Amino acid sequence: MNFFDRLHDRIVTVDSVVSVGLDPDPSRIPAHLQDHDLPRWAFNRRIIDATHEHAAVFKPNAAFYEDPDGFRALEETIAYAHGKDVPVLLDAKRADIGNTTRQYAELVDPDSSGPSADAITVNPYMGRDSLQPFLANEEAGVFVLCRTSNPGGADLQDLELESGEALYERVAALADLWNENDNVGLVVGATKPEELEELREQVPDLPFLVPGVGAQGGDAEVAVEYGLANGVGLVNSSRGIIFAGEDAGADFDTAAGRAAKRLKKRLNQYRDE
Ligand SMILES: O=C(O)c1cc(=O)[nH]c(=O)n1[C@@H]1O[C@H](COP(=O)(O)O)[C@@H](O)[C@H]1O
Repeated sequence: MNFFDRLHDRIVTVDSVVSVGLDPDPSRIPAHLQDHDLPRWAFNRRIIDATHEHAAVFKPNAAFYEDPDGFRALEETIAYAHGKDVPVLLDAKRADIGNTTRQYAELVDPDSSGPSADAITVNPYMGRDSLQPFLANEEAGVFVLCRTSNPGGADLQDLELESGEALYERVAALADLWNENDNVGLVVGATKPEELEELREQVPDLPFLVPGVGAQGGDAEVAVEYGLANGVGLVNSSRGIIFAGEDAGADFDTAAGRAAKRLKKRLNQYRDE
């Protein structure tokens, strides 16, 4: 089953478009978990237990797992999320020349020997061939970075092309063309409300992953209003959920569960409008 059909079903089941970002910064993991064999996994497990009823997806960011223990923590995390029936969107922002990107594409190949996510974020900078193995995988979702939430996103993404369109608009147009298998979405930051509105009009059928609410102060209302295509899309918060209980010691997960529920309710107000 296609990723966006699975995501649609998950959104309906939990009545939520919340993406819970699993970015377990080792320096912020509670002290009582630090002597665990794999502290990041112990942390994620508690977060998953506390938030899964509110999660449309879990979104681990690869940056927090790229070392031997991290890789094991990621494998455990993905398997555990799947055990709770929650799809996993691996935020890896990958792409490279064909020979290399074929290896990256194993990250969303269920037959690979390593961890396998349901969807992935990719970087369009190297063009179509760098994304081909992801695009050809009919089952996995491919979220193309389009207009990112960070201030420096303007450096390249806002550049005006000879045609008069901005580079990020060209990326959106290309992503729409690349969507032959109905598996492509865009990443558009919640800190970019005007671009969100304009992109929704430009590519009405592409679901967006909208990061940047919570710690980055993005706009939750526009994230929902323009992030969803036919009801399908994701609004991500990472630190705002997983570290909500940073001062609560052993009870950190209760606060995380509450934060996920609060975000779900807030987003649902706008979904219902
Ligand atoms: O691709 C992403 O998810 C992403 C794109 C973007 O434009 N901005 C952005 O913040 N992200 C990711 O979304 C998460 C945001 O984390 P918080 O700011 O803690 O909610 C991080 O994992 C970022 O890497």
